This record gives sequence, C-alpha cells and structure tokens, in this order.
Amino acid sequence: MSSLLKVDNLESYIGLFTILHDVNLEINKGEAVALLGRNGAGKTTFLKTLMNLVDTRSGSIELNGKSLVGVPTHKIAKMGIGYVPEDYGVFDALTIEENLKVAMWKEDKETLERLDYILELFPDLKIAYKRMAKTLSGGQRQMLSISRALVNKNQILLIDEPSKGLAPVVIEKLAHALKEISQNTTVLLVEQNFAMACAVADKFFIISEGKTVESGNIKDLMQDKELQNKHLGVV
Ligand SMILES: Nc1ncnc2c1ncn2[C@@H]1O[C@H](COP(=O)(O)OP(=O)(O)OP(=O)(O)O)[C@@H](O)[C@H]1O
Repeated sequence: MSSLLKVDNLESYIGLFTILHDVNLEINKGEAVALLGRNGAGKTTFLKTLMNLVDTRSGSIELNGKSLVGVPTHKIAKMGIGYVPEDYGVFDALTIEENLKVAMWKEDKETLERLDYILELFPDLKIAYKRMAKTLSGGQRQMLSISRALVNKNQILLIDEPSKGLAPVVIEKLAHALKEISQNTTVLLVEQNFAMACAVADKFFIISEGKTVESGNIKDLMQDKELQNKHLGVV
C-alpha cells in the first residue's frame, strides 16, 4: 500500500491558542481510519487544519507527496479531499437534487454514475430527491452531507462525527453505508461513538491534548479496555 496522507510534527493554532501540538499520522490508499479521542482533544481542529481552515504553525501535511500547507482551501478540495463537516454543510433552501448538483465539479458520465451509486447506497435520498433539505431528518441530512463529498472523484473523505445526535438505528444504517463507501474510497472518520468507529475502520489514531498518542489496528483496541478507558472513556 502506498502512503496517501502523511502528517508530521503538525502544530496549528487559533488566535492566541495553540490547539495541535504534535500530530503525526500516515494513511495509506484504501484504508479506513478512525481518529479517536475525548471531547476537546483536537479532532475537529485536525480536520480543519488539513483543509487549511485552521492555520498551521509548523510541521508538514502531504497528500501524495504534495504539501498542503498554505494551499487555499478550495484548491485542497480540488486536489481530492472531500470534507464532511460536523454541522452537515448542506443548503437548507435547496432540494436534495440541487444540493448534489451544486456540489458536483462536473456533470460527466463518471459523476452521474457516482450519483446513481449514491442513490442506491442511500435509498432515503432517492425517495426524497425533490424535497428541500430543511425538511429532512438528522440522519437524512447526514447522508446528504456525505453524498455531497462522495459525488466527486476524491482521493480521501474526511468525515467529522457523522453519528452525532442520531438515533441508534440510524447510526447503524450509516455505519453500514460508510463501511460500503470505504471499500472504494480512503476514509478518515472522526468519531466519539466507539461502536461506530469499530464498525467502519480498520486502523485508528488517538489524539489527546493536541497530540497523537496511540495508533494501531482497531481490532487490537477493541480488546484493550485499559487503553479505551485511558483515552476514550469507553466502559
Ligand atoms: N475557535 C476557537 N478558539 C479557541 N479555542 C478553540 C476554538 N475552537 C476549538 N478550540 C479549542 O480547541 C480544542 C480542540 O477542539 P476540537 O473541537 O478540535 O476538539 P474535538 O476533539 O473535535 O472535540 P469535540 O468532539 O468535542 O468536537 C478545545 O480545547 C477547544 O476548546
């Protein structure tokens, strides 16, 4: 497997506050990776730093060997990073169809095939295709948000806490869809819901106080109650 995203000694800041102190992580093409850690550990800030929505002070971020540091956010997106923010990032006043069309870089055969795939993956969206996004449930909005990133030919999807605020039955559905997505696309998933992370990811990294402190195979973490208690508070 070849390295797709490589982050070394990353430090980033918001205003006067240094949020990330030392983040190191490597993701290979085709992997499904969970980024875990307690509330306020720096997971969202890390995704935002990758997208240059938060400023990097030092360290390196490379996608396929090309530096992302200082690159404008829209160019990072075009380099193949699909970002699904925590607050959905959908347009309430547009229908599902319009939300997807607005997100498309182009409307070629490949994109339209991806759109068909999305509507198979999320039948809820197919049924409600002409409905305004504001009328959708939390789960449907999350599906739409993921679909907006999925409709383009991205190299990696960054998904920030997709399970947040959703009912267990919806989370299960979403986990299933994300597992399916991860068969074709490299995924970096930020999650507080450990069961969801385990259902989707093969590998994990843990962030604590702005530093990556642990990494490995998620199957090993599932067995390691001590590590779970130390960094995740999972009982
Ligand atoms: N705009 C901001 N100004 C100052 N500090 C901030 C800002 N945004 C985030 N932080 C701080 O950065 C730290 C990391 O926050 P972040 O949201 O990245 O954590 P997280 O691991 O994603 O947690 P959560 O799951 O609760 O969102 C926290 O201490 C938070 O208070």
